[in-house]
Amino acid sequence: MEEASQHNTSEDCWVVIDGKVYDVTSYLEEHPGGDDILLEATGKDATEEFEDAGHSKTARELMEQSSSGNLTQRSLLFQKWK
Ligand code: HEM
Repeated sequence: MEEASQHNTSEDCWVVIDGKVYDVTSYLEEHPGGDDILLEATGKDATEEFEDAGHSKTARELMEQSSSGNLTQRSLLFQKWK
């Protein structure tokens, strides 16, 4: 969490959801909920905010697809570490 909290800028942004770290840097501009909310969600466990936003199955699938490593999906590039 401490390491993830260092990545809190629009050039380098990680969020932690449900114990997993997502590099959302290249997704900031694409995120329908806006880049600000993702930047504010760095440095803490963002699971509650993620759930409160009522994300769709599609949003969750995008996240899960990222778990196999680096991949581009609708301009979405994530890295995830368990
Ligand atoms: C990191 C993975 C994330 C992905 C892939 C993602 C993806 C999406 C997608 C696809 C939508 C459009 C609606 C939907 O399909 O559910 C959305 C909306 C939204 N997201 Fe995220 N999101 C992520 C993280 C977050 C986080 C951490 C927050 C809050 C801190 C957040 C807040 C919101 C909000 C508030 C909306 C609603 C926007 C609106 O309806 O005006 N998201 N997100």
